[in-house]
Amino acid sequence: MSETLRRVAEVIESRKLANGGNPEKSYVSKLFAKGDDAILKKIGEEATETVMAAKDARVSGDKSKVLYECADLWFHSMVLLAQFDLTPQDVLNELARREGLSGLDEKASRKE
Ligand SMILES: N=c1c2ncn([C@@H]3O[C@H](COP(=O)(O)OP(=O)(O)OP(=O)(O)O)[C@@H](O)[C@H]3O)c2ncn1[C@@H]1O[C@H](COP(=O)(O)O)[C@@H](O)[C@H]1O
Repeated sequence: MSETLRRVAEVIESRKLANGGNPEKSYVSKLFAKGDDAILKKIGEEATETVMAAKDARVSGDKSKVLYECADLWFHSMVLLAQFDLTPQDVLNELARREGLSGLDEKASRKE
C-alpha cells in the first residue's frame, strides 16, 4: 500500500473516540462522533462534487478540480472504511482479486 494511504489511514484510526479522538479538535473525530449518516452524507456530497468538477473540466479544460474532488472523495471513503473497521489495504486486496477478470465476463457470468 502507498505510504501516504497507510499514514492517513493510521491517523483516521487514531481519531476514533475509543482511541482518544476529540471532536472539538479533529474533523475526523467530529465525523465519527456524528456517526454513519454524517459520513454517508459527506460521501454523497463529494461524489456529486466530483461529477460536477468533471463536467466543468470538459468545458473549461481545467482538470485541477477533478483531482481536488477525487481526493476529497477518497479521503471520506477512507473514513467510511475505518467506521467499518476496514482499511485501504482491504480495498487493494479486492482490486487485486479482480485483476485480470474482465468486467464484461464477470457481468455475463452473473446472468447464468
Ligand atoms: N485529507 C484530509 C481531508 N480532506 C478533506 N478534509 C476536510 O473535509 C471537509 C470537506 O468538506 P467540504 O469540502 O464539503 O467543506 P465544508 O463545507 O467546510 O465541510 P462541512 O462543514 O460540510 O463538513 C473539509 O473540512 C476539509 O478540510 C480533510 N480532513 C482531513 N484530512 C486528513 O485527515 C487528517 C486528520 O484530520 P483531523 O482529524 O481534522 O485532524 C489530516 O491530517 C489529513 O491528513
